[in-house]
Amino acid sequence: MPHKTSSKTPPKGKSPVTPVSKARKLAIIGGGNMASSLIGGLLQDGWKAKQFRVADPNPAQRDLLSERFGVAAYADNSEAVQGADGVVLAVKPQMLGGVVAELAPALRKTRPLIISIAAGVRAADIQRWIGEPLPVVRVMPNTPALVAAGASGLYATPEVNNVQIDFAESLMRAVGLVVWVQQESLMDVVTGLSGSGPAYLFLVLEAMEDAAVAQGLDRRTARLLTLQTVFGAAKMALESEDTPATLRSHVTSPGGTTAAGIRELERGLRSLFYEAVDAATARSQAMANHYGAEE
Ligand SMILES: NC(=O)C1=CN([C@@H]2O[C@H](COP(=O)(O)OP(=O)(O)OC[C@H]3O[C@@H](n4cnc5c(N)ncnc54)[C@H](O)[C@@H]3O)[C@@H](O)[C@H]2O)C=CC1
Ligand SMILES: O=C(O)[C@@H]1CCC=N1
Repeated sequence: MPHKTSSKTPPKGKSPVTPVSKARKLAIIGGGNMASSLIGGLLQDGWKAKQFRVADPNPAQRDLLSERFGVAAYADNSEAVQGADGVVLAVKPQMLGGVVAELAPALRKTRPLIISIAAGVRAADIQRWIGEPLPVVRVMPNTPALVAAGASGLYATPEVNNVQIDFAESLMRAVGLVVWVQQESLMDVVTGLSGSGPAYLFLVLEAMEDAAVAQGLDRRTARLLTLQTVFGAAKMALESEDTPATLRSHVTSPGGTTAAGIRELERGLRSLFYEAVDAATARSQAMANHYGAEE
């Protein structure tokens, strides 16, 4: 399946990885949307509920996680990280500094692999908040992880060993595609492309559907045809050796309907996407400067 494909390139100097035992324990700090996607995917991939320790201050969220997945849910973050091999930081970026500083004594004691999914927060800042350069893997997932069709970009600090690389990769592969980047600065464009990308494409779906309704198609039919067309095009492009440009040429007959439609899209679509990815990447960089600023 394409979504299970990994195009892993371990960071320079790392040799092939060692298989990881499924007996590992994972703590997740912040039991919201992304945490639920990850737990759901890992349970489907063979993990057991007892391998998770999730922390969230919201009692309703803890009840939801326990009832839905049968995992242990804690109000106290430090309690959740006890005995964990990996700690996933899944709170909002603006809270991360405070949460990590509070967790620091527990983390320095147990020295787990830190896996941060927070947008726009650099690994060096996480290490500074901990007070020690513990191994950190930064991950930028996306919401299709919920349906095991996510795309995650990963970056490892030099402190991360090969077994931990495999551990982090196996976690994210349970919910979709995994790619490694060699430079942390590239995590900003990964965020602006695949992290935010589902929202761009939901907007494209809305626009295509509305345009067909405006031409007289009923909404239900317009939505179904739009969704299946976008799904089919993505599946075809994933499975084909041809580039998207070649696949597009196969649809476009000289003087035909597609050429007429494409001529309109070419008026602005490419530059809009350049600008959208540029703005989202710049926002990720700005968040990193802001949230990582020393007091
Ligand atoms: N939603 C998205 O598309 C993506 C989100 N991310 C990142 O994932 C992270 C989590 O995002 P979501 O799951 O969407 O947010 P969310 O709001 O659904 O979940 C965050 C959870 O953290 C909990 N929380 C608040 N204060 C806490 C504390 N002091 N200790 C422990 N837990 C606390 C909240 O109660 C909430 O359940 C963010 O850093 C975001 O940048 C990354 C990629 C995509
Ligand atoms: O909008 C955001 O900041 C987060 C990160 C990528 C997707 N959602």
